[in-house]
Amino acid sequence: MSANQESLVSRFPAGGVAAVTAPCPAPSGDALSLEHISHSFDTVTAARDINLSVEPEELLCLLGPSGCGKTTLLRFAAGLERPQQGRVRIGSQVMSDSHTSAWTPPEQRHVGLVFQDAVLFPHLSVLENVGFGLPKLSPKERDQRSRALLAQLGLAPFAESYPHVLSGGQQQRVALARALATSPRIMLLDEPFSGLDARLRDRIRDDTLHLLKRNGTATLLVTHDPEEALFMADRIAVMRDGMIVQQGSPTDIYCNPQDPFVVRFFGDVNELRGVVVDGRVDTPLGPIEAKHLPDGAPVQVLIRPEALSIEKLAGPKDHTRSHVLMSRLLSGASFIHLCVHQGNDEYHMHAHMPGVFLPDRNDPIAIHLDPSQAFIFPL
Ligand SMILES: Nc1ncnc2c1ncn2[C@@H]1O[C@H](COP(=O)(O)OP(=O)(O)OP(=O)(O)O)[C@@H](O)[C@H]1O
Repeated sequence: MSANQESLVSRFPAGGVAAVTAPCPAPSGDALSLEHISHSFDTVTAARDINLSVEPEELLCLLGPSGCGKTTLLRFAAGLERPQQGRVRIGSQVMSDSHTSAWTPPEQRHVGLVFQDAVLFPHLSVLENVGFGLPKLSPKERDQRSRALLAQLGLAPFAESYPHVLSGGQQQRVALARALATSPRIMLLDEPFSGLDARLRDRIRDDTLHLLKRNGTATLLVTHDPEEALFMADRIAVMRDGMIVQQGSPTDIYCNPQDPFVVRFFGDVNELRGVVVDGRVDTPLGPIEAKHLPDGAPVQVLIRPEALSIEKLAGPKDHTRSHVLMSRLLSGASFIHLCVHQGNDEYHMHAHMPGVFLPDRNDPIAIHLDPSQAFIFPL
């Protein structure tokens, strides 16, 4: 957590939850929009003319490597930082505008914030932590709302417990319930699952997704984990070096990547080079169509391991043809290292096969390519 986040937490001691300060008008249009946002820290450009919006009830994942500027954008939305250029709106209301110097402080933005580390009041019970941001409700209403949220997250038995007896995952769920209790106009989640071990993380992601969807809460989730983005998002915006490289539905981003960076960011790829001839590129796996590129263009060919389907050929082990180097079982798939031959050249490639498929070293193979998982970009 940064110093500024900590200072917000101390201003909102409920651990980053902005308390309800006034009734809020229903948002119109987008729940959140960042318009032409640019910002530099000394020599680092964290945002370059960013345009991004979150629709009502939408869960948008901002996905990118460490240092690309994700948290900075979330901080602009929360009001923890003021962008040097551009405008931030929540619903129809302008929160900050570099042209007019308009500025709404964080505590009046009516956002829910959850960071990597849940910061709960140690001296308040779980129920009191969740109800902390609801001073305007009667004690009975506050109790009902808090208990209903705790029940949705499977935390009802812990309502009277104190935070120190909860596990990290349970504390994170209390932080989520507390942020949601105020019915924020938008939830801003900054890597909220990254401090949890893998199994717990999967469960809490699942709980969180259902909770946000049941409550119809517009959400901006920052993550560096592509699996998490695919699991959680209605829409993904992929970010690199302060820019949005591509945004679209998870299927669109995964199946129609517009940039080699996007392909590589989603995992292991086999990389080849070639030249377009008659609208095709010749590869060791056969020709691949490249009608969108001019003849003679040098290209890179990126092929996902799951695009390769392996067939074991009959006959003795043979390392002079395409063959298996090694195979390993992963959870839910088999990972096969291949030596692929083309003329006198050899290529080391990876294939994923569903289930248990573990051919032996030097087994001769045929390789079938699914061209929809092969992407060609100009060099
Ligand atoms: N207050 C600051 N002062 C100086 N540089 C900053 C400040 N805040 C962020 N930066 C720099 O701006 C860039 C973007 O940072 P940001 O935290 O937004 O990235 P990120 O994508 O969220 O990374 P991570 O996933 O590691 O948190 C980084 O190079 C970072 O070092």
